Amino acid sequence: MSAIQISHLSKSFTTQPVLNDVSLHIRHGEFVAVLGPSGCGKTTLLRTIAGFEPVNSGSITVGDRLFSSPDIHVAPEKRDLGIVFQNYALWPHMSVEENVAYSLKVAGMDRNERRTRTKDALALVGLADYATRRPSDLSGGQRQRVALARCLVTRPGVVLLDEPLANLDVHLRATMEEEFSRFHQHTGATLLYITHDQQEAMAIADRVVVMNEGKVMQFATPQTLYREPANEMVATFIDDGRVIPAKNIQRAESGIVLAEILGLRCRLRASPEQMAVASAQVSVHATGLRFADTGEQGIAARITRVIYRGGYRQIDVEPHSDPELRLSLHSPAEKTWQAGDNVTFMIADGWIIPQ
Ligand SMILES: Nc1ncnc2c1ncn2[C@@H]1O[C@H](COP(=O)(O)OP(=O)(O)OP(=O)(O)O)[C@@H](O)[C@H]1O
Repeated sequence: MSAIQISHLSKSFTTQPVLNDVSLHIRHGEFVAVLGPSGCGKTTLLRTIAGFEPVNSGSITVGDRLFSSPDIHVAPEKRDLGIVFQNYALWPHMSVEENVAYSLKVAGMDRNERRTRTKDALALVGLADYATRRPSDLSGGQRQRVALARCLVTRPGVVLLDEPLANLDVHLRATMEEEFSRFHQHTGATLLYITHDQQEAMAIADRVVVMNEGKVMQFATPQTLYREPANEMVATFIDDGRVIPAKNIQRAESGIVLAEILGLRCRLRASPEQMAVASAQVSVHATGLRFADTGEQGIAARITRVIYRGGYRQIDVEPHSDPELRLSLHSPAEKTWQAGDNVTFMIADGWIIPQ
């Protein structure tokens, strides 16, 4: 079993705390992405799991093996983890198959077994026909796939990936996302995937860890992060979400409240435990706002900017009653709005951030 149990993990470099009481339970076979602003500690988390960094307090256990605690530090090569980095450092003088087979050779595996495993690994990443090529004769995406094959040939139960697609262009990234999903399905390995790219994380992971300043802000499915953020940081970080103040929050039914936002009474989603309170913050996304129908009482606002986004237009507005607030709506691309137009909008969907 390859579940990863991280308990109250803290790590400092000299005096600077970089990981602060991080606890995560990653299930066996789960695909987990770690997301957060630059410098929040993502790579340090991965490096402590890999064994490249000792920990100050807390523990890391994989399956039933305790890897790290203040008193115990299992060496990286004894952890049996697969690791794929952004700079995939292939041996330039070896062919693709030699690169992939190298670790098996070092481990003393016999030639036939090595051949079979290498062939299987290359087939899995779609490079069966490239076995004899040199890395210099491959594209960036193909090289990254060799790095992936090199990792999976050892059949690790846990694979750590640090921004493996960061050096690839947009189209290749999309192809490689599919590749990772396929790889995950075939191997059943537990995957921990660090990325800057939230669309990538949301598209491929079962669950996503959002980190900020060395702490776990929320560990949940992509849908939950988007619909039910645990705090303001997650609400504004995911998909350019916005936070609006609300007053006079009253329970309507389990999971639904009525609240006043910018002078308008709105129906909002909330945790079933949400109590009646005088004020709260509401998480909204552009998809949860809509223009008011004719005759419908909405929130009056001025359009500040119109951005053509291909299939739709992004309409940025500032409400008359709170011009500091910047909200965005989506509108069909053919609709012609202008900056300076006055509009009214409704809050069709919003979430009361738990206090
Ligand atoms: N070896 C080190 N010595 C001192 N400080 C370090 C060391 N490694 C990382 N840090 C600091 O720890 C903090 C977290 O770094 P880390 O690389 O884990 O962040 P990250 O979330 O992966 O960032 P990015 O997304 O920019 O790669 C940063 O402030 C960084 O400067």
